[in-house]
Amino acid sequence: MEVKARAPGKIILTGEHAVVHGSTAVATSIAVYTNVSLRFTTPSDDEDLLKLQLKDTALEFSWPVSKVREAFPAQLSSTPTSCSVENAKAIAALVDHLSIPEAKIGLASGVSAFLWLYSSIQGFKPATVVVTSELPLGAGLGSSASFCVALAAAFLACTDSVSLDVNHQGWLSFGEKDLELVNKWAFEGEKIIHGKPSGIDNTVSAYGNIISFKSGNLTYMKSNMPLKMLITNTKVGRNTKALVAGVSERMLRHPDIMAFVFSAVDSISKELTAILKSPTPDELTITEKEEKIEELMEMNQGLLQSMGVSHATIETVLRTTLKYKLASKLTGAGGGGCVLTLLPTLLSGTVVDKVVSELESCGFQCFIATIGGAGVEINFGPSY
Ligand SMILES: Nc1ncnc2c1ncn2[C@@H]1O[C@H](COP(=O)(O)OP(=O)(O)OP(=O)(O)O)[C@@H](O)[C@H]1O
Ligand SMILES: C[C@@](O)(CCO)CC(=O)[O-]
Ligand SMILES: [Mg+2]
Repeated sequence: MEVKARAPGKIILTGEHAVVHGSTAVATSIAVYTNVSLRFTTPSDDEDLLKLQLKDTALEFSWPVSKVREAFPAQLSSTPTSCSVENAKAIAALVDHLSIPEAKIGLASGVSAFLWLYSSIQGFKPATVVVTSELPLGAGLGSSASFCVALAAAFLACTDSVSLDVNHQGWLSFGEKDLELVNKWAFEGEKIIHGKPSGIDNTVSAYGNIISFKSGNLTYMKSNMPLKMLITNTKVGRNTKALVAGVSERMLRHPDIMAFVFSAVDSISKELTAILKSPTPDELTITEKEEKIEELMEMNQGLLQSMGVSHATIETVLRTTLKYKLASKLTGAGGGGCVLTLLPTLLSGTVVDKVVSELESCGFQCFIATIGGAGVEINFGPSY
């Protein structure tokens, strides 16, 4: 049996980092996916191996299923379970012996999340799991969350814990309850990669569309206005876990100040939610709404700077787009990674071309992603 899953990446419009500390954040999925294929193999096929192929990094790992079973006795769990310290040690023993090149060492946490999700959901069946992603890894577009959501979805799709029509041709969505289960498992994977995730990234990847998120609770939002965002990848690598930890340390040093910062971000996200939800046309035209959103993005960026998560390259993007009177903010964990620039409806194509070519001349990579759309989906083939 073979099953495929795909889960979208995301952009955070407002509220990253502050959301980890209880503020509201607004995020939307983007139609750029992580794809996972799962194929069970017969023991004689392939010496009883669990294989993981990470195509984006051209790396392949395998473990005899007997070794995985030794590491996690009595592992199968029908409810999402956190990886305990003891289990983390067992995973480290399985990951440490892999020869992951130093430059790609960040992958170790992704491999650990894979081992946790596979052994917890599927147990110890020999299988080959192939992962390919259209998202840049570690750039703020939720690659880790879409990786965990797609893995959890593919693994759960082959269990009795969810009900899916295996004869369906083409991409298939989960029902409400099953989606909740996929999201909860994905969150357990994100915890292994991010340390202390808020859950917004896996939730928007699982559910799709635009969401407002606060303290683990999701509110679906029906946006009444089109949003066009230019995404600029500074190509500076960074690690979400370290950036989130850095903000928490700053909060411990300056609790009163940071409480105000997080509260200001909460108000920004609430205002953005109100603008997106308000009917168009009402007393505000699209252009007036866009101007308000630009101002909120600028204020959010200022607060992200005060959290210590901007970067010289992000500042270069801000300065460059400001020359064209365009507002930008970092998206995701910052420290490099991607920057969003709102492209107002009436902006001419010539200006977009100019700003893109100036940004690309700095060595950055620009693209306009389709915003919103479906969350995680499953495909039972045979022709995908
Ligand atoms: N396609 C993939 N193949 C292997 N590992 C992946 C893949 N996608 C994500 N990962 C794992 O996720 C890590 C990157 O996660 P990280 O949270 O730092 O960045 P991000 O999710 O892209 O950005 P953000 O969290 O700011 O949205 C990688 O180092 C790797 O461990
Ligand atoms: C930085 C952060 O707020 C968003 C990363 O995309 C972390 C999180 O919410 O888990
Ligand atoms: Mg991440």
